[in-house]
Amino acid sequence: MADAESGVVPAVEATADDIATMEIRGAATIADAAAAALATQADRSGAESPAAFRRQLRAAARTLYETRPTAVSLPNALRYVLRGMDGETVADLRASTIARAEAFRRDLERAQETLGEIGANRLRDGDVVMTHCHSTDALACIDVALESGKAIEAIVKETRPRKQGHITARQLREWGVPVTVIVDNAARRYLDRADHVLVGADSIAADGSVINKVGTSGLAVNARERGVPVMVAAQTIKLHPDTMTGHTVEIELRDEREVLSDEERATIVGGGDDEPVADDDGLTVDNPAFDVTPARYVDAIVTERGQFPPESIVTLMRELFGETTDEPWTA
Ligand SMILES: O=P(O)(O)OC[C@H]1O[C@H](OP(=O)(O)O)[C@H](O)[C@@H]1O
Repeated sequence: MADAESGVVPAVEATADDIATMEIRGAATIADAAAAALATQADRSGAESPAAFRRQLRAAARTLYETRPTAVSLPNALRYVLRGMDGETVADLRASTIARAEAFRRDLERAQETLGEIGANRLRDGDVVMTHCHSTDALACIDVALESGKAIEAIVKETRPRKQGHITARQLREWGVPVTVIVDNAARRYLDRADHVLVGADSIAADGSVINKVGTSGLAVNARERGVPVMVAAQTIKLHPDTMTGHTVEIELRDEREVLSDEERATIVGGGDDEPVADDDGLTVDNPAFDVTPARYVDAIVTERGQFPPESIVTLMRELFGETTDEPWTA
């Protein structure tokens, strides 16, 4: 049963929950899931008038939008699908919204394949690639390089606190890639063995800076110092149009328990089993999920539209998004 007031169907609420809890994660995967959820909302909507249908779709988009703030692929996906909602009857609105969501998902998949082909050209036979976190865009480049017969090795950073490096390592091993997993703090030492740093992005700002999993900026600075090129694989859905008008990208702060469990906290601030920990125990845990790597530490941004020096990405951004963006889910 849809929520009585908003008309948002349970499947959309479930997708929103999965994104918020990171059951569904990774900027491209989030965008894909959000578009699929809007199609489901359109399909299952019980709206009896075009106005009610539009209202429900906006409410569904809002529910999805409010899950995670940093990956711009999410609002970009919602905006794209809602802009395609067209028609004078509920039936027409339903059909156009579903068709638009399906087109979005097809384009997303195709963009990743094309990006992979472009990124693979940067990788040579025998190269060693250092990765951070888990990015399907970054892995697409390795996938195509392997398919074209190049041997690739990987040094995979574990990526605290959620250890998404394990997902990367699992995928690479499935493809037969020799993998060395390291703790994040060992990255600088292992850069001596790396030919590339290859990461994804959650958002790319108009000045070419890259917003990606926390730890990317330190890695990029170290890579520059060691002379290892940094390649960012990011479909154009990761370009953040609001940054063209001076907005900054919100960095998500996640639950401190991802860093420090209640038990671990208790061992730090004292208080045995019989001594409850005081509410204000003087210990703060910060858990930012992302950081910002300035353009000067990035060698190339690889998109499905080609490879760009970070400083010139704004030209592509303007071409794709124009100068202004709206938030159709707030209307
Ligand atoms: O779109 P793809 O390339 O798959 O992933 C892009 C980025 O999304 C992830 O964020 P999180 O794990 O959702 O916090 C990582 O930061 C990764 O680099």
